[in-house]
Amino acid sequence: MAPRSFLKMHGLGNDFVVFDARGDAFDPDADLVRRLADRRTGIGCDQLIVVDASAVATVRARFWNCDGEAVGACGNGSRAVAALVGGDASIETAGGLLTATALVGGASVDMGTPRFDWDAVPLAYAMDTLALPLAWGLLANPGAANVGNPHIVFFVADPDAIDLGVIGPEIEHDPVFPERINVGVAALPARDHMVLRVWERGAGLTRACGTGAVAAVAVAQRRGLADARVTVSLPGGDLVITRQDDGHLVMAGPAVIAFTGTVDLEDYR
Ligand SMILES: N[C@H](CCC[C@H](N)C(=O)O)C(=O)O
Repeated sequence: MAPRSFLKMHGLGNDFVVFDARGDAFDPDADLVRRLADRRTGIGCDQLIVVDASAVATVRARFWNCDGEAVGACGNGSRAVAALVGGDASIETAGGLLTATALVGGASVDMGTPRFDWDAVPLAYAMDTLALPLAWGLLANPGAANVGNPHIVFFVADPDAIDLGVIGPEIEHDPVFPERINVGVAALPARDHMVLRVWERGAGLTRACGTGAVAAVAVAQRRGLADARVTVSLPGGDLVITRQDDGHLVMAGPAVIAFTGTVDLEDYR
């Protein structure tokens, strides 16, 4: 099998292996995704992305976590796709149709409107998603939202004081989340500034999570805690999330190509 070219990209250190499959179909199974994502025996990434032609948008983007699971949305990955495609683009994803604009060194992506219904997150049973009546140790009463993928967000005094590497997987796999969950812990030093750490479903602690930032701002705004435009500081850097008058949340931030390469997929069967 001929070697296949790929791009190694990242958004604030949330990193991706991107295959441009426009004109050369690529449908990796979970095992191949895991092998390519392995940081010692593969190329290594948090998520793998395949860009395809689309009948309804400029391109289609498919996302897999490094655990091999396909997911509906990846905010930083969507910016990477938008930067790759260039100009103004629409992106068909399993989590919805996105519109994006490439910027110098990154992109802005309209992530649509967040969904707060318990069965849209989804949760295993009806609960008030403004503040779930649940606790895991010192973390309690998170907000929940679906922004193309499922998130809960806890508001704490100091996100770095939370051992997210320990509590994150416990929450991710709690049966109250039938599709598992991405877990954010956030602080709001100001109404237009958030500090956020995310344990990602299927990827663990990442340097940044675009949908996590969108979900955290959406919950904060729903609680009346944040302005329409919020700078979100993640370990890898800052994203700007802006709620438009139509309720759509637009995320802007960097997305870059670290390197390109080729891989002989026969080596990964
Ligand atoms: N872990 C997420 C997908 C990647 C999200 C993140 N990398 C982003 O930038 O939004 C999930 O399982 O829904």
